Amino acid sequence: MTPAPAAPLKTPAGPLALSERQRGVLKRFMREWIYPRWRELIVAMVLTWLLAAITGAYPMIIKASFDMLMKDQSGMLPYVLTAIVGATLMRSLLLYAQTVETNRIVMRLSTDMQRIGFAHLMTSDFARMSRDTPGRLVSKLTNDIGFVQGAVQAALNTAIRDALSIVALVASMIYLDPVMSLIVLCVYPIAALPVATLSKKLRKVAKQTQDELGGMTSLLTEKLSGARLIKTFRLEDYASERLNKSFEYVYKLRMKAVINRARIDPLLEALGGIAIAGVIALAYWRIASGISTVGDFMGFVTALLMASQPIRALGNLSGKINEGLAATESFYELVDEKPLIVDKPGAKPLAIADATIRFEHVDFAYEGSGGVHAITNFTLTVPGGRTVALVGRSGAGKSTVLNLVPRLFDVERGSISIDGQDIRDVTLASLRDAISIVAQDVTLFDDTIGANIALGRLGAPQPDIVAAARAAAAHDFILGQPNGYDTEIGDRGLRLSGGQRQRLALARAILKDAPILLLDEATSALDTESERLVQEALARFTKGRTTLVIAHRLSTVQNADLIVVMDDGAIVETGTHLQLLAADGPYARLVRSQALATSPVAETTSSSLAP
Ligand SMILES: Nc1ncnc2c1ncn2[C@@H]1O[C@H](COP(=O)(O)OP(=O)(O)OP(=O)(O)O)[C@@H](O)[C@H]1O
Repeated sequence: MTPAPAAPLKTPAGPLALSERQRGVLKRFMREWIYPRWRELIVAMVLTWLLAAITGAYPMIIKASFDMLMKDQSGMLPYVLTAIVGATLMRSLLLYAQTVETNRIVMRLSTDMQRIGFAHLMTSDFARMSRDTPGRLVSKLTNDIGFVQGAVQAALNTAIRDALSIVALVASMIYLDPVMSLIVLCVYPIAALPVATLSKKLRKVAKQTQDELGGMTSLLTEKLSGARLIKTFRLEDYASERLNKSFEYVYKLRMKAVINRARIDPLLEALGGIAIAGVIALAYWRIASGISTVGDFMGFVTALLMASQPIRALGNLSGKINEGLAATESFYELVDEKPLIVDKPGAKPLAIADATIRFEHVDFAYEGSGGVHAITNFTLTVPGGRTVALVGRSGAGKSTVLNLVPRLFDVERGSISIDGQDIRDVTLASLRDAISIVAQDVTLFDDTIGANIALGRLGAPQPDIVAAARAAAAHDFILGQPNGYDTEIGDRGLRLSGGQRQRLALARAILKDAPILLLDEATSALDTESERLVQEALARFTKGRTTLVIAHRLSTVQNADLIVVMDDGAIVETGTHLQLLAADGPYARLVRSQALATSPVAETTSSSLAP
């Protein structure tokens, strides 16, 4: 009597009309996420069955009461009333328990999916993490999992509870009047075909909606994190317009889904009306000719009316399932991607002697660059404990060289070794433990100042944190904050100045105390005092550490043991400041063009520190 989706799961022509791929996704989802929860499912199922049984008993009670009324057996009335109240009470209690238990499964499932999805992202390659915008990834872990949650919830509530209620109600209808049941059962399957067509449309819309939701979240994150740019360039209207387009598009897609889903309801409603009219006509004749009793008729109509809500819910289920399947696919795309940069079998920890880094004939091209090399035939030795400065035009490949050392990306050809050990042969953990990075754009998390420094060595005791802050010339400004080391710095450290942020990043690196330092010097000028403090702290810290620095300041290159001039991914010149000036080549031109910033204070300080 229903467009029951349980059977059509197998047939592409049925209301769910699943494609081969979707069936695969569904099977895998059931295997990985639903079946392992069998214990909870059994509890929910038993409650659901009890609920269905009591729902099915309702029409019987109604029939009994009407039959008694007609036969004037008023003595039975208290029993009938007790039965009705009792059944209602039982049904309410079961409904409560069933709702809580099914939702427990659903909430646990979506929380676990988030946990696993996020953990997977954390272990995935840097290249994968940076391929999608943070907003898109956020959307996968929130919106998409929300769709899966909605689908599982609908499936448990509707497919099981409602389908069972329907079965129980149909059983009681057949018991009460098999002929009238036959009429009803003939009417409902007519709905299967239009529901299938609407389902197909819904599936397409579901995928589009999820993609666009990802885009919208991405735009939102991007615009909200670009507050300074938006304010200073007066981009408020531009940002609003851009977002409005996305909001509107999502609205249109959602309305499309709503309209398609809403079409199913009246269809089933109309069919319900036809069925009831048929039943009344037939009942009139059958009661008049004494074949049925009024009780039979009333019980039958009660069953029919009670069945209409679960039938409609089943009709609407396909939309939810489609949305859930599209989102599950997107979740699997995320977790199926295996990281490429992993430990080799049998990888040993890196054994540091003096931390000499050697690049040998390294070639590297970014994914999606069409094979254009960012680094070509790069050969360089950074002697242990020395400082090598990379200089060159923007896009010359300096950051790429830095990215390759901690294996954020793997070289395409050639090799990088530390103290004679190829970095691909040692464990990633030991490699990354041996490296500190101080980047230009300092990443600070929404936590206290102390906790942000402690990211350098999780669990570091307070005295170590303070010592690192002192060494980074950050201690005094930290004490000047309202709660000292416990001051919350706010999301992305917006409440700190550029120089303060850099000193925190330096403190973090100092706390880590790694033998290798990769440093991307800040291009933006700090105020002279900050600049001096940062430079001094750096000079102390880099002493005796193997340092590869992207230099933007003359003072830094002057202090470096070796300067490497890069262009187009290749080394074009190497030497000390004086040697390169004398050679009058690309470096001398760079210096003359003032591409390297000079800072009077920093220069005086650094020259006094020069070897
Ligand atoms: N994630 C990426 N994906 C694709 N190409 C990239 C990526 N990052 C950098 N590139 C390209 O690689 C080349 C080298 O870039 P890199 O960032 O290493 O240069 P750089 O010398 O550090 O420049 P800058 O001083 O401006 O930071 C450039 O042509 C750049 O467009």
